[in-house]
Amino acid sequence: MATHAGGLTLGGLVRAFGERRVLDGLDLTIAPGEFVALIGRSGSGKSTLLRVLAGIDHEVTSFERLNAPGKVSVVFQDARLLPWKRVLDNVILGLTGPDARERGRTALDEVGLAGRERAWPVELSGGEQQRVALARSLVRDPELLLADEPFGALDALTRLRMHALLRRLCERHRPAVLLVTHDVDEAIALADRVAVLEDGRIAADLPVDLPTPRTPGSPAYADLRDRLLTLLGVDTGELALATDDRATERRATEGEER
Ligand SMILES: Nc1ncnc2c1ncn2[C@@H]1O[C@H](COP(=O)(O)OP(=O)(O)OP(=O)(O)O)[C@@H](O)[C@H]1O
Repeated sequence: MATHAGGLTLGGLVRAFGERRVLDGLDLTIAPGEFVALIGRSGSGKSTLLRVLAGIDHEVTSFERLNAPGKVSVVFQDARLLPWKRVLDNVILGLTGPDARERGRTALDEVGLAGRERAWPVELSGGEQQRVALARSLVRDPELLLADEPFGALDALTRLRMHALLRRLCERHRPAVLLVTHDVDEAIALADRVAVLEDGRIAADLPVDLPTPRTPGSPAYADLRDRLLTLLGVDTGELALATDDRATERRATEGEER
């Protein structure tokens, strides 16, 4: 499979809504094939950044440097499939060339949906629809994959399966990836680096130097998780107490049930 030359270099990006600079001189670099997770408090501008990079938001106030690859794919929280087109036709939407259908079939096979080419989107579960959205992105062989909370609407088990799938696909296709997520564990599970957006800039950028699969529980994992949560303004001491409270509550309930 192709390893792409195109990474992302972004310097001094400003995006204001009226007087308010949501992105305020933001710098971000993603090397070819690198997977960066972007976290930040609600309203910090994560989706705004993604929309700018995806070319959906054209009203960039200014930037100093922008070097983005030509082939960019985007995945959102909702799969955004066309309900009147079958699964395969959704995957190859807009693709031309005699091998488009074959490429679409291969992509569906890669996301575990071989045999569902002729299904209608409505016949698929939420997780399956998101697999179709991934296939639609990857069939375009993107140099940059932008993902905005792509697993946010899925149940915990499906989300874990999708993590494994996305890692596999990224290892094979090697696009540069920018994944927006609220979930610190998702960021650690998937990314090479985690960037924290605050006050319109990347306030911290931490490498994830953990062996894979990254299972919570190791001291290094816990340390990174704590650092990221602290950067997000979460009091990890309070969080531990809340977890203890829940465990105590659970033990009490289990005790009652016995
Ligand atoms: N079209 C718009 N007009 C005015 N303000 C906007 C517009 N789009 C976004 N904003 C503002 O920009 C800020 C950043 O929004 P954005 O959706 O990028 O945040 P976010 O970090 O993705 O938030 P969340 O984690 O809650 O999804 C918010 O205060 C939002 O109100």
